[in-house]
Amino acid sequence: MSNDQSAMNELHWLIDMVQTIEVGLVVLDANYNIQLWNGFMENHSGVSPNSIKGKNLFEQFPDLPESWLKQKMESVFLLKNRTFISWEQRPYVFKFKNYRPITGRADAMYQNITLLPLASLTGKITHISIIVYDVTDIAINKLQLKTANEQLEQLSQTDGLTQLHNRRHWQHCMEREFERFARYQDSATLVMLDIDHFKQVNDKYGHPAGDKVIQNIAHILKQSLRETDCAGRYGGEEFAIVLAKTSAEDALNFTERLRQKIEASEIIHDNRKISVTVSLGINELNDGVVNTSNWLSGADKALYQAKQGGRNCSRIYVEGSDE
Ligand SMILES: Nc1nc2c(ncn2[C@@H]2O[C@H](COP(=O)(O)OP(=O)(O)OP(=O)(O)O)[C@@H](O)[C@H]2O)c(=O)[nH]1
Repeated sequence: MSNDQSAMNELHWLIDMVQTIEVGLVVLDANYNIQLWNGFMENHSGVSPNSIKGKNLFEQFPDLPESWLKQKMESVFLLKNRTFISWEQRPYVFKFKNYRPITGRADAMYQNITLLPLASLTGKITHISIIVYDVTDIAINKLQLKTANEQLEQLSQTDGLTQLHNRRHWQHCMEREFERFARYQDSATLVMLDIDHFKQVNDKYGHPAGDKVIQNIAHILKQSLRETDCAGRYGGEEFAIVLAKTSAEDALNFTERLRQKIEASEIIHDNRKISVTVSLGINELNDGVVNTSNWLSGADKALYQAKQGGRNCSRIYVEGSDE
C-alpha cells in the first residue's frame, strides 16, 4: 500500500469515528457558521449535517445562550486557548432530551463542553470546535448524593420527636449568637422552658400521651418564633430558645404569650383531654456573661426561680439574685 493510500485510509477511519463517536463535535467558522456537525449532534438534535452545513449556529438554535456563548468563543479566538464549560456552571448548552434509561429522571442531557481553537495550515485561528460530552449519569449521581447529604445533615441536626433542632445543633446556634454579641454587641436573650409536673402526665396518661404533649408544645413554639430565632429540644421535657436581637423585657412578652397559648391548648389522648403549663427562665446577654455556659446557667437559675415561684410563670435572671 502506498503512503497516499495509507493516509487516505487513516482519514477515512477518522471521519468514520468522528461520525459515530458518542461525543458531539461541531466546527464553526469565525461567523459562527456550521462547518461540521457529527452523528451525535444529528442524533440528539434531529438535524442532519447536510441540512445544517453553512448555516449560522444561533439562527438554527435560537434557544442557545447567544451572548454568553459568543463571549466565550471570542475569547477562544483571541487568546488561542481552549475553554471548558462544566455542567455545574450551566447544566447544558444544547437542549437535548435525555434518553438514558438509568437517569430517566433528568429531562435534559447534562453536558460538559470544550471550546477548542482550530488553526488553519498557516497557523491562524480561523475556526472553533465545540465538543459536547453527555455527563447526565455523573451529574445525576452527584446531585442525588448532594440531596442525600443534605437530608442526612438535616436529620443529624433535628430532634426526631419534635422536629426542632436537637440539643447539639441548638448549642451551635447559641454559640453563633454569643459570638455575634461579642463582636457586634447584638443583643440576644436565652429562654429555657420546662413542662410543669410532667412526670404526673406520664404517670397518669402514659408515655405516648406525654410524647404528644411534648409535640404539641413544640408545634406552638414553632408557630411563635421569628425567622431569626432558634429553638431546640434541650432535654426530655425541656426546650431552649435563643431570641436574636431581643432584650429581656421583649423576651418576657414573648414567653408570657407562649405560656398563655400553651396553657390554653389541650391535646386529646384516648378520648381524654390533657393540658399542661410551662415555666420559663430568661437571661439576656450582657458584658457580665463571659461564656455560653454562663449564659445558659443564668437562664437555668431563672427557670428554677419560676418553678419555686409556683410554676406556670416566667422569670428574668437578675445577676446576684441567686447568691
Ligand atoms: N413522654 C415522655 N416523657 C419524657 C421524655 N423525656 C423525659 N420525660 C419525662 O419527663 C419527666 C420529667 O420529670 P421531672 O424532671 O421530675 O420534673 P416534672 O415532673 O416535670 O416536675 P417539675 O419540672 O418540677 O415541674 C420524667 O418523668 C421523664 O421520664 C419524653 O421524651 N417523653
